[in-house]
Amino acid sequence: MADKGLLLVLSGPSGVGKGTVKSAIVEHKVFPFEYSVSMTTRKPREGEVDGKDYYFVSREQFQQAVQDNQLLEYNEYVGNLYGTPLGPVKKMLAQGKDVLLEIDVNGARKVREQMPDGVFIFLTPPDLHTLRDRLEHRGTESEEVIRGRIAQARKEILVMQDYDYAVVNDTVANAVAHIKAIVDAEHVSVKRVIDDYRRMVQED
Ligand SMILES: Nc1ncnc2c1ncn2[C@@H]1O[C@H](COP(=O)(O)OP(=O)(O)OP(=O)(O)O)[C@@H](O)[C@H]1O
Ligand SMILES: Nc1nc2c(ncn2[C@@H]2O[C@H](COP(=O)(O)O)[C@@H](O)[C@H]2O)c(=O)[nH]1
Repeated sequence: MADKGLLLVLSGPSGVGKGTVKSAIVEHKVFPFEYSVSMTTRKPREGEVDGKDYYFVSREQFQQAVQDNQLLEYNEYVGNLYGTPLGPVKKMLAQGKDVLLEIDVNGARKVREQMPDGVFIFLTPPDLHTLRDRLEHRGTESEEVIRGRIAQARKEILVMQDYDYAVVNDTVANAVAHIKAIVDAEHVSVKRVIDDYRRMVQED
């Protein structure tokens, strides 16, 4: 019914499994969405592809994008800058496509201020030990960076109250199923379709 896509914001601490859950949704074609590729000053990890996982840029390029108002939001996270390019998000939503942002909690708060109609989902770990295990197992960060990310996670979990939904990533299958249920429900939520019905009544 509604001609604008849903803005889905998937957030939660580093290592909780946002990327894994997103990939599972894509792989199993759980529901269609466009992924918003972020810009970052972080160096690529092994296997990460520029333009697919991130736009990997220098600090100067990032700051230029900020000055040119090209970012919907941005944030410094444990020593690196991350931001959401605004143009593609606006375009895809206007085309009626659902758009998924996978961003940190500070970024999500800034998006909420500008796009309150978004659907804000907090992915949470079963507990902090599991989170640490997942970060260590991933093996992509030094012990020092992992400590920084866990310290950040302790604060981030407390902002869950600002979200629309909390999903526990105990198993990927459970998390995916809950996110699908949320997206299906949001597609038929009255707040989303009410404008169509208002137009219908006015035109009649
Ligand atoms: N439900 C799960 N059970 C067990 N391991 C998981 C689960 N979800 C994710 N993992 C593992 O946890 C690690 C972190 O996952 P992932 O990289 O997807 O987290 P992330 O939230 O995207 O992290 P970041 O925010 O740092 O990018 C990976 O090694 C992944 O395989
Ligand atoms: N505020 C934003 N946060 C973002 C964005 N893209 C990713 N992220 C978050 O950063 C951390 C670290 O990511 P990593 O890839 O280095 O592990 C994680 O929480 C991401 O969700 C963004 O555009 N804006």
